[in-house]
Amino acid sequence: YNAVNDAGTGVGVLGDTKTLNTNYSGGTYYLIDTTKPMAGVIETRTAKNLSRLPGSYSVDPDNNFNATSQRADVDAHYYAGVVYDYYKNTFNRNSFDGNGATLRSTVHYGRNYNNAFWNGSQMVYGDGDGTTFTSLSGSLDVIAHELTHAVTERTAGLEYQYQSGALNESISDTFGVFLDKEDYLIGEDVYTPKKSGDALRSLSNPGLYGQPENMSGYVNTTSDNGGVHTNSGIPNKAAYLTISTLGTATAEKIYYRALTVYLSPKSNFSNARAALLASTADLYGTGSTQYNAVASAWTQVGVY
Ligand SMILES: Cc1cc(C(=O)NCC(F)(F)F)no1
Ligand SMILES: [Ca+2]
Ligand SMILES: [Ca+2]
Ligand SMILES: [Zn+2]
Repeated sequence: YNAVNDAGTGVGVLGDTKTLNTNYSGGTYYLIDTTKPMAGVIETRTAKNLSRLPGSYSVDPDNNFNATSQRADVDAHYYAGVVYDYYKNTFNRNSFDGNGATLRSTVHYGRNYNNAFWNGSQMVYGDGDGTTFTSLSGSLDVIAHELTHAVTERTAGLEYQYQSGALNESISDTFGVFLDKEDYLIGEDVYTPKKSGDALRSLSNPGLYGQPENMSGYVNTTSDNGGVHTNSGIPNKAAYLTISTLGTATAEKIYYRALTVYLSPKSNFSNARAALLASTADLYGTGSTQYNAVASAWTQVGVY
């Protein structure tokens, strides 16, 4: 890429205008952002509604990415930059690997695809079918959720099944709330575009969307990798109680230290309680109000 970054503009999924870091080359502007320190490149591509990854670069002739077909591309690119900045500025983590790995996103994946995922190498977003979801890159908490799967993979490595998998899911939702500070909801900006006031999940009231909020409600199942998107309601409720009591600035330090120092691939919910308490003790001392708040949160969800 050329060293010079070009300030482009774009219209996002919700019709909002934003500035973009783009790269000009050979008469075309690319959604390639080279402004991040230590060469953390952010690049956004389109699968053109097929399922081949990574697809081709999202491009525009005049650096104004304002076509309806470009809205998902615009938000994937912009929000990836927001999440990159969050991890760098808050924890001095340079990309998901801590070493400036390229953040690659592909939008327009498949047809009417109602999901988003991290495939081990990159983020992938569907357009939704227009009823269950609109383009999933239109929601900062969804992008933070997906990118946090990459961070978890490179740190705690929580196995994606049963309790460690539900914990993996909960860490992603929790960082979704750390990024999207407006609410304790996940996906509200892209879920059921024809219906207002709902979301994919709620951390404050997991039961709203069929999730347990206490260990007494743990669902034993083999589907969905042992119910990882269901049982995440239990650690999600503990996260809500912790964040609402201590605030985001304190809670995010506790969670990031637990993720990077204490959690490991087979950690279960009880191990998570211990990891978060150890992290809190390191940061604020055992017996601190912060320590007691974390202990209380996990007791309230029935995890000891
Ligand atoms: C059931 C179920 C829920 C999810 C989910 O959370 N996807 C990530 C999101 F960001 F698209 F929401 N996947 O399967
Ligand atoms: Ca949200
Ligand atoms: Ca909705
Ligand atoms: Zn997930």
